[in-house]
Amino acid sequence: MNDIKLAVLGGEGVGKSALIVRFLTRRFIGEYASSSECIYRKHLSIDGRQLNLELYDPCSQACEGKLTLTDQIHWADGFIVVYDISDRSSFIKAKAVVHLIRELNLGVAKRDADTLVFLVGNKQDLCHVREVRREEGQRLAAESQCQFYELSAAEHYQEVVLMFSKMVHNASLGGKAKERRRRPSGSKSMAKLINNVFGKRRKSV
Ligand SMILES: Nc1nc2c(ncn2[C@@H]2O[C@H](COP(=O)(O)OP(=O)(O)OP(=O)(O)O)[C@@H](O)[C@H]2O)c(=O)[nH]1
Repeated sequence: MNDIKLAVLGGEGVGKSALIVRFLTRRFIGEYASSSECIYRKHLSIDGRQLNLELYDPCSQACEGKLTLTDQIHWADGFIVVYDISDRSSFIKAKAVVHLIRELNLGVAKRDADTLVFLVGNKQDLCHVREVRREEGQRLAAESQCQFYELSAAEHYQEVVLMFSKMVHNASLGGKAKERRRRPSGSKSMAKLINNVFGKRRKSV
């Protein structure tokens, strides 16, 4: 069974919980508790493969035992970085988060890097009070090798599901999840044990 860990990151009130809840339950409920961080778990079947999905929703307020942004980035296989198109300061925060992900994941293969960070401009239904132009989001995504989405957790159920499904699919194929599959800890230590017992007696051919 494949474990996929995704972190939904971004500034305060951009709609991180709304997007996750929309994906997991189909519903948009308007108000979400934001005083504690939370990992949602869901069992999924994608292309005939069984997956355990973990979705990390940080709390923006200070809360006990909260993971640092660096810890969150090390924990996750893939990232959905969210800003609110009606709030420029949230775009600046998203830019900083994307840059930190890039800095901490410098060793990641380019193909994985391209597919495992999504930049999402949420609250598209508020475009009459827009502060961030679509092209600015597109430009940041292109510069930072992210895929770009602009959508509304409130109004676009299909788009939200498509976006999450794409990320789950990409994360299941690449990056850290692939590494975990390639080197499951059990078989690694078994291989070492077998080598210790038989290694010295083996001849190269
Ligand atoms: N108009 C509109 N409002 C939204 C949308 N998504 C979320 N909201 C509202 O934005 C507010 C914040 O949403 P949350 O999902 O709690 O945002 P968050 O990023 O998880 O917030 P924190 O955990 O406090 O950082 C709530 O009042 C939501 O109803 C959207 O697509 N459109």
